[in-house]
Amino acid sequence: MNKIGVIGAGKWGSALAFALSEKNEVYITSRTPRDIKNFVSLEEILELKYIVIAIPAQEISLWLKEHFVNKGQKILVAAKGIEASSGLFLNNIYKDYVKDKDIAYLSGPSFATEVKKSLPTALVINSKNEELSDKFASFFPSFIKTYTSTDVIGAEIAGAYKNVIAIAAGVCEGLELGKNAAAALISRGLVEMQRFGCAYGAKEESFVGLSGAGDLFLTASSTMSRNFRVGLGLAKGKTQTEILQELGEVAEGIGTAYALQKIAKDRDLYLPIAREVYEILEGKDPLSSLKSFLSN
Ligand SMILES: NC(=O)C1=CN([C@@H]2O[C@H](COP(=O)(O)OP(=O)(O)OC[C@H]3O[C@@H](n4cnc5c(N)ncnc54)[C@H](OP(=O)(O)O)[C@@H]3O)[C@@H](O)[C@H]2O)C=CC1
Ligand SMILES: O=C(CO)COP(=O)(O)O
Repeated sequence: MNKIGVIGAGKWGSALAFALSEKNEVYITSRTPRDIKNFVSLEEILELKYIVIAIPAQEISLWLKEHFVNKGQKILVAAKGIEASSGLFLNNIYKDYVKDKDIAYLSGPSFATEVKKSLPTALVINSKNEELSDKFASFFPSFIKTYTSTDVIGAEIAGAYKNVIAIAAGVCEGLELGKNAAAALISRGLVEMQRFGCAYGAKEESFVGLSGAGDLFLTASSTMSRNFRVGLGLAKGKTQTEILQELGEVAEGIGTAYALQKIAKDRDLYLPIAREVYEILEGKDPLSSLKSFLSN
C-alpha cells in the first residue's frame, strides 16, 4: 500500500483523503488541528513520498514560502484558481518549489460532497511527467475514473476560469433571466476560457473535455457550487463580505476574477464575461451587467 499525505483538511482535502483511502494508507494535516482519523503533523506529511495539496490558490504562495520543504516529494495540486494579487497561475507559483517532473494537477467535475458519498465521477491528472500522472491515477478509487493529460496549463486555466463563469451563471439564475440566457452564458463562457487558454499555449481539447466543459457544466448549473452561490448572492444585491460570511467556505472564482482583470489589463485581452463578473464584484448593478453582455 502506498502512503499518501493530504495537506488541507477542508472540504476537498478531506473528500480526497476519503477517496484515496480505498487503495492507500492516507494521512492528513491542516492549519487548524482536527480530531479525525490519521490526522498528523505537517512535518510527518512532508516526509511522505506522495502528497496532495488542497490549500486554496489565494493562500498557497505564502504557505509554500513559510512551510514547504522540498524533500523530492511527488505533489498533486488539488486547488483551482489564479492568484489575485499577482495574476500568477498555480504552476508558476509551484515552479519555485517543485520541479516539473515531480508535480501534477487534478482537474474535472468533482463536488467534494458527492465524492464523500462515493458517487461516481471522472477526473484528469495533468503533468508534464506522464509516469507521474499514471502513478497518481492508479491511487484513485474504483468510483472515480481517471484520465491523464500533459496539458497542465489547459487544465489549470479551465479549472480556474470555470469558477468565474459559475459566478456569472449564478447571477443569471438569481436574476431569473431564464434557461436560454444561462445556456448562452455558459457556452460563451466556454469559448472565452478556451480562447484565453489557447493564448497561453493550452490545447483546445482540454476545454471540451472533463477539465473544461465537464467542470464548467457542473459548477455553472448547481447550487452545490460555492461560486454559483456567490452569483446568487450578488444578484440579490449582497456585498462580497456578506456573501463570504454566509458561505463560510472558499469561492475561488472571486480571486480568479480579480486575477483575470489584472491579466486582461496587462496583456490587453478581451475577456467579456470575466470583466462583467469583476465589475459586479466591484459594485456594478448585476442586471445591467448581464444585459450588457447578453443584448446587442
Ligand atoms: N470543495 C470542492 O468541491 C472542491 C474544491 N476544489 C478546490 O480545492 C481548493 C480547496 O477548497 P476546499 O477544500 O473546498 O476549501 P475549504 O475552505 O473547505 O478548505 C480550505 C483548506 O485550506 C486550508 N487553508 C486555508 N487558508 C490557509 C492558509 N493560509 N494556510 C494554510 N492552510 C490554509 C484550510 O485549513 P484549516 O481549515 O485547517 O484552517 C482548509 O483545510 C480550492 O482551490 C477549491 O477550488 C476543487 C474541487 C472540488
Ligand atoms: O470545483 C468544484 C467542482 O468540480 C467545486 O466548485 P465550487 O468551489 O464552486 O463549489
